[in-house]
Amino acid sequence: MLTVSGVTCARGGVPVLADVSFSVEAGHALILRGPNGIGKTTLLRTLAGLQPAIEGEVSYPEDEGAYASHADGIKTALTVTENLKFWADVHGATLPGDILETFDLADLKNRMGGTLSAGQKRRLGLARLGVIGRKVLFLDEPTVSLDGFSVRLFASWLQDKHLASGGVAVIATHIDLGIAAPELDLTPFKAAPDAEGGADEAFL
Ligand SMILES: Nc1ncnc2c1ncn2[C@@H]1O[C@H](COP(=O)(O)OP(=O)(O)OP(=O)(O)O)[C@@H](O)[C@H]1O
Repeated sequence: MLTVSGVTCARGGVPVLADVSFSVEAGHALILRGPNGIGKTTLLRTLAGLQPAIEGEVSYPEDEGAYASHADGIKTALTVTENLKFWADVHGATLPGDILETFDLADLKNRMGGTLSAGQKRRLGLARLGVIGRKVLFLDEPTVSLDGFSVRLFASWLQDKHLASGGVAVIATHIDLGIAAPELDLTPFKAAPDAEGGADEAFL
């Protein structure tokens, strides 16, 4: 479902990873590994179409990609339920009946997004993925701020709902999510020794 062929991606005009190739079949995940700064975020953004690849090709079904970044993208002045309905409306999706329970948000459903703790915001941000119904997920450190219980909750959703229904996920993470997935170490794809380059805007 996802094919990545010879992709080179850059940050600040400087190539960070070169000639990355892999494919992920429907129902499977791939874990991206590598030290800080190797280019995991840059690669995920490139695969998601948020920035162009310098070289190479990325293919997956049109309009099926979704990127979840370090930022949660929550509307602070909307309640938890209103946030979920907002995302459902934007994507023309129906709110899954069990979405609050799936991400342990039922007790928080009437709380304003801006009053949630960091981990609660993250659970709400991840619940967006359960609402929008996109098949190919690019996830950048999805479990940051989550406690052990919430990590397992998210991993269960990923395995039992998203992957089990034929979805795909490419996940940059430094922790063990407890899901069965091959790992790709990006270290050998490093484009060049750390070079002096230009800067561009910070990623959120
Ligand atoms: N605003 C910027 N302008 C130019 N280069 C940047 C900018 N932000 C990051 N970089 C550089 O781009 C390279 C790739 O960064 P990237 O965030 O993709 O790595 P990462 O593997 O996701 O790191 P981490 O594990 O720390 O999140 C790094 O060398 C980093 O220093």
